[in-house]
Amino acid sequence: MIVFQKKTYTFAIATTAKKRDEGLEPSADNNYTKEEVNQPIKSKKMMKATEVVESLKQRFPNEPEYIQAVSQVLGTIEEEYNKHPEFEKANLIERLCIPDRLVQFRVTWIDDRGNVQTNMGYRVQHNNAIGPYKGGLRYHASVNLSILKFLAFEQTFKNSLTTLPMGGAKGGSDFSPRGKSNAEVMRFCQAFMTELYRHIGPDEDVPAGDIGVGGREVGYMFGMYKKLTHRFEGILTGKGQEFGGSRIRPEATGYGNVYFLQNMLKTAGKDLAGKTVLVSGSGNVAQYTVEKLIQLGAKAVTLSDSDGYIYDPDGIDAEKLAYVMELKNVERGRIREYAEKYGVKYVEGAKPWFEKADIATPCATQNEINEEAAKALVANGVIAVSEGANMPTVPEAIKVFQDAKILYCPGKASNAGGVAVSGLEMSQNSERLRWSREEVDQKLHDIMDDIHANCVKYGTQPDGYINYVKGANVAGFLKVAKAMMAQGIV
Ligand SMILES: NC(=O)C1=CN([C@@H]2O[C@H](COP(=O)(O)OP(=O)(O)OC[C@H]3O[C@@H](n4cnc5c(N)ncnc54)[C@H](O)[C@@H]3O)[C@@H](O)[C@H]2O)C=CC1
Ligand SMILES: O=C(O)CCC(=O)C(=O)O
Repeated sequence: MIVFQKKTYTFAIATTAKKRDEGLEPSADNNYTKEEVNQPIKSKKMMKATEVVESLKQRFPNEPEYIQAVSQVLGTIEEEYNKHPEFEKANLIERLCIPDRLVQFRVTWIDDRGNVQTNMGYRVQHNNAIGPYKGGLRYHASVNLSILKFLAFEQTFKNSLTTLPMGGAKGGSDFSPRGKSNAEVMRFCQAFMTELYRHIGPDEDVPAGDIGVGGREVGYMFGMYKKLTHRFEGILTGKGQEFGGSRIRPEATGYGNVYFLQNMLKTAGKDLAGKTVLVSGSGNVAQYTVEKLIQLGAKAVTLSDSDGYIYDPDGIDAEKLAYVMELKNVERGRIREYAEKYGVKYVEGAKPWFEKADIATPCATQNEINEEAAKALVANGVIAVSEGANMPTVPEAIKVFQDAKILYCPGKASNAGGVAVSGLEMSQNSERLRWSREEVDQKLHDIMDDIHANCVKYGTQPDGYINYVKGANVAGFLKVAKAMMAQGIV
C-alpha cells in the first residue's frame, strides 16, 4: 500500500513536470510557463525597485535604516538589473537584499563596581559571493539590527568596489565605550569575543573597527580570540603595528576619502589646494581626513561630536590636529575642549553644515545631513560633498545636491579606502609579510582611482553630470551579481 501511494505521488510529479516542460503548467519556482520563458526579454517579468522595497518593508517593518539603504541602491540599479532577465529568474534581488545570516547573542560583563552588566552582540553576515565576510564592528548605544543590516548591505557593494575579494558584513553591540574605564572596555571586548569567535575566521569572516571600535578594542578582542583558539591568525584587521596590523590602516579611510575628493574635483577642472572644508566627527575618519587635507593645502574649519561642533576660521593645522588626536584617542574628551583651548566658536547641539565653505565631508554617523542642511550648503556655494561616514546624507538631501549638480559621492565609494587597506592587511597576514608605508599608500591611491573610474563609467549621464550614487551602486552590484549567478542558487 505504501509503495503504491509513493508510486502514484511520483507519477503525479512526473506528469506535472512533463506538462510544465511542454509549457502547459507554470513551474513552481518562478511562475513562468515555457512559453513565457521563450518570449522576448521586454515582455518578461521585470524587477520593480519600489515593489521590492515595499515587500521588504512589510517583512521588516521596524528597520528604517536598512530600508533606506536598500531603497537607495535598488532605485539606481533597476535599469541595469532588468537588462539581465536571468537575474530576476534567479530571484537575485531578494537574495542580494536579505542577509545570509544574522548572529545575535548576549554579552555579559562586570563593571568596575562589581555590577553584572548585559549588552546585545550582533554579527550580520550579508553576502560572501566574492570573498569572506568583511566589515567593521560598531560599539554605540544606538546599535540595533536595522543599523547593522544597513551597514552590512552597504559594505557588500563597497567591498566589491575595492577590487579586492571581500564579501560584506557588519557587527557590534549597544555597549557604549563612552565614560567606561579602560578595564571595563577590556572586559567587555573579551566577553564579546567569547561569543563571536565561533563565527569568524581568516577565510570565513574578518571583522575590524567602526564607531567606538579602534586599535584598543581590536587589540583586546584579538588577545581573547588567541586565548580561546590557541591560534595566531588574521581574524581581525586594524590590528596593532606590532602584531600583524597594516601600515596606513588607521589613516586609510580618511586618506582615501580625500584622494577620492581630489579625483572628483579634477573631473570639474578644480583643485583642492586653498579650499575651505567643513568636516563633521572627530574620530578616526575625521582625524585622518583633516590630516590629508592639511597635507594637500586645504583648510578644515570644523569638527564635531555628538554634543556639538567647533568652528575655527584660521583652520585646524597640524599642531591643533595633534591636540585633537590626544583629546579624542587618549583622554577621550569632548570637542568643546578644543574651543576652550583655542578660543574659537563652539555650538552646542548643532551640526556644522550652516557654516560657509567650499567643500563638506561628513565623517561622523548616518543621517547627519538633512534636506535643510543640504539646501544651506548649496546656497553657501559648496562645490563638493564627499562622504567619510556611511550613509550620512538623507535621500531628500542627496536630491538637493544632485539637482544643484554639485559633486556628490556616497560613502560606499569615497570611504572604501579603510576596508581596502583592511583587505591589504589580510593579504599581508596570509603571506606573513609586512609592506612599507609607501607601498600601502600607493595601493590605496590606485584603488581609490579605480573606484572613481568605475563611478564615472557607470554614472556619467547624457549631459555629462556624474551621478556617483548610480555609478557606485551599479559597479558594486554587477560584480556581486555575476558571482552569485555563477555559484548557483545557494
Ligand atoms: N573606521 C573606519 O575605517 C571606517 C569608518 N566609516 C564610517 O565613518 C564614520 C565614523 O567612524 P569612525 O571615525 O571610525 O568612528 P569613531 O568612533 O572613531 O568616531 C565617530 C565620531 O562620530 C561622532 N558621532 C557618533 N555618533 C554621533 C552622533 N549621533 N552625532 C554626531 N556625532 C556622532 C563621535 O563623536 C566621533 O567623533 C561612521 O559612519 C563609520 O561607519 C566608514 C568606513 C571605514
Ligand atoms: O576595515 C573593515 O573591515 C571595515 C571598515 C568599515 O567598517 C567600513 O568600511 O564601513
